[in-house]
Amino acid sequence: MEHTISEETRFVNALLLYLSTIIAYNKDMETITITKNTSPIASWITDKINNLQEKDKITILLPGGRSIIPVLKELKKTALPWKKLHFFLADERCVPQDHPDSNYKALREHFFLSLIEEGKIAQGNIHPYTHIQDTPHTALENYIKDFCAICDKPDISILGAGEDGHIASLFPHHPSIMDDSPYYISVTDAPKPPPIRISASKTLLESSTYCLVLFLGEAKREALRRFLSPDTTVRDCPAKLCLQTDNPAIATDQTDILQ
Ligand SMILES: O=C(O)[C@H](O)[C@@H](O)[C@H](O)[C@H](O)COP(=O)(O)O
Repeated sequence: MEHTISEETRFVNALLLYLSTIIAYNKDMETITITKNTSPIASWITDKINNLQEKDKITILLPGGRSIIPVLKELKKTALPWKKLHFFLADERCVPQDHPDSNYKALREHFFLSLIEEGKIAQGNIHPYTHIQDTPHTALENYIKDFCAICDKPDISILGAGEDGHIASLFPHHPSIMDDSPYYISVTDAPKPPPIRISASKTLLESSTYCLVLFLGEAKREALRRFLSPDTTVRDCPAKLCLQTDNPAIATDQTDILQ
């Protein structure tokens, strides 16, 4: 009898997982295809910000990594309601803000610094994570407080997919992608160095009004294949959590895979 119940349970679980994958996969997803430069991505971000004009504050999560940099270089030339925008990090490596590994350092050099210098945005609209070596838990709590003082969910999350399909610091089949904390989480054994990081949680990213994942460059082909496959789950390919949001989108230059 016990055997029959567990068989049934397994069957129902498998069916639910399959249905949720199909539902998520069939949700309308915008696809931005890149042929020459990343300006279509900057235009997508501009459109979404314009859709949210009614709001007093618009919260944008930015990723670390190289793919986002040319996009932000385009975006900073655009006329936007800059003073309403609040930027948080989708994830950060637990290093000082001027360390070469810091995601904030790269974003500051290529994006924030010139916006501040031109008077478009105040430093208070930029929300870097401050790592505290001796009390990392307090540092994480401070960042969650900082986020909650501005909003309860991201308006726009922009994420860069890694070669393995990770986004932010949520990695395939890793405790980080199973953690359903509401805001940010700490990651102490990330498979991608450096191992100690903080990350927006799966739950927080899934609550985004708009969510865009970048798959740029040949190195992201396998990740894009995994993302598009109806047979993979969010645990296999964390980038797929984008499909659980109200308005999912991807951008890629690997257009042949889409056919
Ligand atoms: O801190 C990190 O490592 C990142 O936030 C990570 O999630 C990154 O965004 C992707 O790995 C894409 O990186 P690239 O754009 O450099 O490929």
